[in-house]
Amino acid sequence: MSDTLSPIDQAKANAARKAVEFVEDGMKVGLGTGSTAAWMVRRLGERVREEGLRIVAVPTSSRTAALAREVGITVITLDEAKWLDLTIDGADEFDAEMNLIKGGGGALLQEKIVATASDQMVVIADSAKEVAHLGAFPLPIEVIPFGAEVTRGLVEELLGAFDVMGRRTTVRMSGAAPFRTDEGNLILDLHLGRIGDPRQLALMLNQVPGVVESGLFVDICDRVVIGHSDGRVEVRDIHDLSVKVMELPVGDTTNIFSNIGD
Ligand SMILES: O=C[C@H](O)[C@H](O)[C@H](O)COP(=O)(O)O
Repeated sequence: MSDTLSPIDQAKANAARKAVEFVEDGMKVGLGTGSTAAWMVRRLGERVREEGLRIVAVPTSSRTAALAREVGITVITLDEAKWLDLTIDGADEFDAEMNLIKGGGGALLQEKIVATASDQMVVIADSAKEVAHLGAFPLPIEVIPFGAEVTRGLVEELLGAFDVMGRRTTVRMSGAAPFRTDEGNLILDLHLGRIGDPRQLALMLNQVPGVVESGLFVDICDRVVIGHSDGRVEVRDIHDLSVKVMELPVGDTTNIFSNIGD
């Protein structure tokens, strides 16, 4: 790895490198979008070129598709793939339950479709992305351009009744013009501060006409690979988290497992 990388890029690259180890010959792989995912795509390309790894991949944005082709990965559509073995993607925030905020790069819609159509979603992130509560990073939602100001008003009204600290929304810009997603839609960024109940908020936002999808990913991520700037890489699995939850003492649990093996 180059010495000229910033600590944060080093952390992202380390996480990406580790996650690419999970890719096996013959797999159909979803490729995320963003700066961390770009490290992953480049590393996967190396494995294809140098080890002869045979995979096909479904990118989550035009940017990722271009990069994947450039590094020698065979790109197919999601409909051609039908289902994926594994998707590896970045995130803007993740919490202890592996709920995510995504969409900082505006690719949340394709990312959510692709991750949902995968046996496993692995998130790669530098350690700064871990939070106790989601929401410090503005939550992106994708809205169709028709009636976008009305949709925005409905979303703000909804937020007023919800368990969030803020309710300010901004239309994402790209220079002087509104940012457009690959589908030609707009992104509203919701400045919430702290999201008390991500699951409920995700459900409510999807009820607003005009909202195509939110960047809240709940119950989608299976594993998080966290890169630290000192070179350490940590892998957390959702199944290990479930075990931890089961171990929490509730009332008298003295012999909860006492029958096992009797
Ligand atoms: O739309 C973009 C994606 O959700 C990205 O995966 C997310 O914004 C993280 O990007 P980065 O790895 O550049 O921090």
